[in-house]
Amino acid sequence: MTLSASDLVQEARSRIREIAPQQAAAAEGCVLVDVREPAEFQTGHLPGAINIPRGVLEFEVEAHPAVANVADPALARKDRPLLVYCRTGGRAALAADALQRMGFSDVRSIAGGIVAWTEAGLPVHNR
Ligand SMILES: O=S(=O)([O-])[S-]
Repeated sequence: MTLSASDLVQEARSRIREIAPQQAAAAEGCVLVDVREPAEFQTGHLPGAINIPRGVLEFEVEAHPAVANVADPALARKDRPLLVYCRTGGRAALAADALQRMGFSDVRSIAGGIVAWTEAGLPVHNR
C-alpha cells in the first residue's frame, strides 16, 4: 500500500498535538520553530520564531542554541517545549511527529499554520 502526502500528514496528525493559533499565542516558554523554507520565513514569520526548515530539522534541531544543552552539547534538552508551524500545518505535523519520535516530550503544532494565525488577526513579524 502506498500513501499520499495527505495520508502521511493525517497519520502524523493522529499522533501529535495541534493547538489553535490563539492558544499558541498564549503559550509561554516555548521554542517557536518555523519549519518552512528560508525564503518563506523571510516573507514574514511569527514574532520570536526561529527557522529550521523541515528538510534539515532532524539534523539541526538538537544543536540549535535554543534547544541545545549548553553544559553538555551532546545532550539536547529533549524536555524543551517546542511549538512548530509551517504555512498551513502539513509540514509542521510531519515535523512534530518526527520530533516526538526523536524523544522530544513536549511538542505541539499550530493548526492551520501561519495562514490560520494571520486569519486570526495575530501579529506577523516582517523584515
Ligand atoms: O506544508 S504546508 O502545510 O505548509 S503547505
